[in-house]
Amino acid sequence: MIYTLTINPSVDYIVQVEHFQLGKLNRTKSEAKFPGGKGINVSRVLKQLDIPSKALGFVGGFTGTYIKQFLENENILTGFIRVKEDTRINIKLKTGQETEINANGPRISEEDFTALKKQIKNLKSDDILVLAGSIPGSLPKTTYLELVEICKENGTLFVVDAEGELLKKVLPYQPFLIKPNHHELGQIFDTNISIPEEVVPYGKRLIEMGAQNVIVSLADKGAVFISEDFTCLAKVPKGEVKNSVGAGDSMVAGFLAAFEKTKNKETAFRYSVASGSATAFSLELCTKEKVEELFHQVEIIKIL
Ligand SMILES: Nc1ncnc2c1ncn2[C@@H]1O[C@H](COP(=O)(O)OP(=O)(O)O)[C@@H](O)[C@H]1O
Ligand SMILES: O=P(O)(O)OC[C@H]1O[C@](O)(COP(=O)(O)O)[C@@H](O)[C@@H]1O
Repeated sequence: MIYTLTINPSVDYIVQVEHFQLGKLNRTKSEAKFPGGKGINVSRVLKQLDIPSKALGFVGGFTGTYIKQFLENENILTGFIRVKEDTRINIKLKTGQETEINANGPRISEEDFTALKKQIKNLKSDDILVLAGSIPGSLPKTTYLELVEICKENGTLFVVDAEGELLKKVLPYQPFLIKPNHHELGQIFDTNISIPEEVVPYGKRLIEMGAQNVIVSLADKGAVFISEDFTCLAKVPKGEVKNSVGAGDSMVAGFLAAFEKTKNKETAFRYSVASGSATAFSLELCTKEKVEELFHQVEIIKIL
């Protein structure tokens, strides 16, 4: 079974404003809300791709109840731990360009974290855990490290999609997959990365540091896959971007879904890119139909 862990879920509030003016009263052209947070998006896309998963994490208040009910209505298993404060609301402002404001999130007590560690201890060697997204300020930067140590003891494969220190610290524990975007990769190595070719040497360093498979996404500029076996670049399909929130999470879900079915990394990478673009070209997260329509439009260039 695939378990997704969203330590800091969100309700994503997506507002479209035409002619936005900072410091003035603006009225929305459209608005929508969805359950969000990286692991939750991974579970929702896996469901679209016919792969069951169970969503874990902390939820609180009316926003937490909304997320739990939304997932259960989509027939996604959940094992959330309830916390006292409200789950955060993240604002996604569409004004011709996309501006995001991601909130800090509720306080997680030591007792809550102990309950989570107990859940992770129960995972088996044929399970996969996806640790995705930020952690609230009340938890230390070693939070993911503590959890992957448990995975290592149990022989549970794990995937990490997180920024900076959270990601760096887990590399020695050999994550099965990591998926930074090019900005996050640049932050890790204190450099600027803007084209796929520049990704390759840094991606290889992540493999040396312990990752088994690395996908680096560069939005419309493509994506790069690096593993010990081979490295390749993907050109993404062309289309109209409607809402790219969750595109990165869709890549993680797409890779896991296709790898589970085919055990072929190149196919899984191609499916991953198709899933990311299918979400970017949709108002909501991708559907299987859209992913399979785009799959053949993803061009893969092997470079090693
Ligand atoms: N403008 C776009 N055109 C086509 N595909 C896109 C576009 N923006 C995002 N995608 C797809 O979504 C994936 C993830 O996007 P990216 O913005 O790099 O990730 P993240 O959401 O993690 O920051 C890309 O690899 C690509 O497949
Ligand atoms: O945990 P973080 O890093 O604040 O990110 C949370 C946000 O990321 C998302 O999961 C979207 O992620 P991606 O666009 O990177 O796929 C949103 O649903 C959510 O608001």
